[in-house]
Amino acid sequence: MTQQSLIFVALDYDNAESAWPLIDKLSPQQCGLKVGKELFTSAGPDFVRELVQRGFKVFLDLKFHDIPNTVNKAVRAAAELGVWMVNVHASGGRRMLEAARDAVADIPNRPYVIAVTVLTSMSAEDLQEVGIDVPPAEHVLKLAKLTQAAGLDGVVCSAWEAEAIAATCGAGFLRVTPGIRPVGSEQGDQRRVMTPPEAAALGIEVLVIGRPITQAPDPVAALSEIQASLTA
Ligand SMILES: O=C(O)c1cc(=O)[nH]c(=O)n1[C@@H]1O[C@H](COP(=O)(O)O)[C@@H](O)[C@H]1O
Repeated sequence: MTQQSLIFVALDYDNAESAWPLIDKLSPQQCGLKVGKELFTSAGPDFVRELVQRGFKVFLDLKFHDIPNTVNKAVRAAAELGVWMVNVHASGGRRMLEAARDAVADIPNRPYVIAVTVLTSMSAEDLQEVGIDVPPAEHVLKLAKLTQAAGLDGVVCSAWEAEAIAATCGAGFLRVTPGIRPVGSEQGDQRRVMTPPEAAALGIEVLVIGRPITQAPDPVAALSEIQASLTA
């Protein structure tokens, strides 16, 4: 993993046709690509294989959350697509996380397997409504420790929790942070947000950025601007 934060562009398009014009203008040296539930459901595994074929690091963001056996098989299928990273939900529990880890154990050049802690769209009030009466930062840390104990490679969290995770889990445990918003861009459904330079200054390994790039009038220029802001 490099010192500088890697940017993954979240390709949240409703089909492959809408995604290709941007992908065609990007290079694997510039950024990674995240394929989530919307695009994967519509475009399927062949689309992911094509991105891998073109040399992109692909983060397959399907956030598996199911019984251990099912998650094991799903993570294995994701790994066989050649993706760079795949995720599950940490709240699936220790045995489910271990099953996700075991799924890739014997795969050469295996993908990173990481776990979502608390979605960046959730505030303390949202958490309370689902029965979690502690601040997001506390619950994130608890799930990060569980994820590490289960042998996974890192977590998805908000940038606000990234320092505490590094202090507790150590260097080498990946922090992948969505909820990144350049100054002036719309927060939308995200709640625990931070700007790209602030997140990069924390040494966060992977920044996931979607709408501020994909919905910009010139997505490539928006990406370049964000990239320049990281080192400014
Ligand atoms: O796992 C994820 O990628 C993820 C976890 C999380 O807690 N929050 C979150 O926003 N994401 C994803 O990150 C992307 C963020 O996109 P934007 O909000 O448009 O920048 C979306 O594709 C989300 O599905």
